[in-house]
Amino acid sequence: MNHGNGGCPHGHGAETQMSQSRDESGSEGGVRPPRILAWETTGACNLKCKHCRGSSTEDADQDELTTAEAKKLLDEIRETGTPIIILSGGEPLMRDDIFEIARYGTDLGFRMTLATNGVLVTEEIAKKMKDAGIQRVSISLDGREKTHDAFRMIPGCFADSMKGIENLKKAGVEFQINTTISRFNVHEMEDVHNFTKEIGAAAHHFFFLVPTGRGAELSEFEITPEEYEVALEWLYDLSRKTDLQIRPTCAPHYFRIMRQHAKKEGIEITPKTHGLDAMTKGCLGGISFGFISRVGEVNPCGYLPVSAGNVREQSFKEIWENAKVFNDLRNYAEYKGKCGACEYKSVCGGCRARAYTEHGDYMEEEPLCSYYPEGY
Ligand code: HEM
Ligand SMILES: C[C@H]1O[C@@H](n2cnc3c(N)ncnc32)[C@H](O)[C@@H]1O
Ligand code: MET
Ligand code: SF4
Repeated sequence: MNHGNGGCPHGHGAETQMSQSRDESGSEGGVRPPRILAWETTGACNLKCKHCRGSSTEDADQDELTTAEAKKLLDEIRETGTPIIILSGGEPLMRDDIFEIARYGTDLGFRMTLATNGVLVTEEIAKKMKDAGIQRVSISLDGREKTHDAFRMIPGCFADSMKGIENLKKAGVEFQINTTISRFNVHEMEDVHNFTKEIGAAAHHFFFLVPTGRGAELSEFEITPEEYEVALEWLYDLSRKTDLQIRPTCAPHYFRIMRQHAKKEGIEITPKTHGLDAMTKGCLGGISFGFISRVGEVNPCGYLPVSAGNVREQSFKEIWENAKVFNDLRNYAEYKGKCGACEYKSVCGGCRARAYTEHGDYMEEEPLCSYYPEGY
């Protein structure tokens, strides 16, 4: 069970950081410091995943942030606080300055993490991660071997990622598994979770397919609102019985489902009963999460291509505090449609990226929710 300790079962910094009076559930309006920032360090990647939100390809963009710009970005982020920094991509290990940047962030006091597909994690790379102070690495596994390889389009990549995990373990680097759920693999979730436990991951984060980048061409793989509900119920049950810290990403309605269950069972949601889930809410984009693209554009998340500004033109702090899109997203009172009328809007909020893809307006209702608000 991962509940009852008011924080991470492993006692690590990321989660402890979260429990420091940063209750995001039910809060509204106003600027808060960012808590997690993902930076797309490059668009280059060694895989060709069908769903890739970055449409990553072999080659990097010419215009990606340089080492000096990356360090300046971290300095500016430091002016806002000490969020967890996720070095993402593309494939961050394709950048040859990635450990220099990670070390710079570590020295500034950030909890530096790195998101990789795992294929390039040799013994030497794992050791470099450790030396750069990287505190957790996420490895993506999207199903059993056959499913994973077919989804990621490179035969043998599952086996290579497994070698990568072995190397992380040898070097003593903590890791979590990230799994993207779609119709392609939804039937394998239980297996993937059991497997994640067996290999000793610190957490299992479930991403739900968002139709952005190459993912936009995968509409036939998107699960329906009804299937979504079933998957989230399953995830809720899992969260009540597994030892592993789990987290749904891009599935904000999970937090509605959690509250519906609690109401039915007559229990109150507190950190004691529901751990971290009691402290957070569905969509955190622009509220406590932000995304910086490979060319320095700041977005609410990696799936919502609305620019809040570019760090080449304005400081990160200025953008975080003043951008229209961020201040809009912080104002739940202005959410539209079903989401606007929903009694759960401050704990769910709907996926603003799916709303944008569907309606061209990020304040509109989330299309993949089957719930009808009371009196709607
Ligand atoms: C423990 C606290 C954590 C929480 C609450 C959390 C939550 C989130 C949230 C809200 C998002 C954004 C999804 C969106 O764009 O709407 C996200 C994305 C992501 N998280 Fe986490 N996360 C945590 C830790 C981590 C760690 C430790 C890693 C990696 C080692 C990680 C890897 C990622 C990645 C790779 C993304 C996607 C960024 C991208 O678009 O590439 N997360 N997470
Ligand atoms: C960082 C995590 O984001 C996942 N990821 C990449 N593209 C998408 C998308 N369109 N929708 C949801 N998740 C995605 C990766 O598979 C990785 O696990
Ligand atoms: N390439 C890495 C992964 O697959 C991180 C970014 S995915 C858009 O996990
Ligand atoms: S999802 Fe990650 S591993 Fe797959 S192509 Fe995109 S950047 Fe590469």
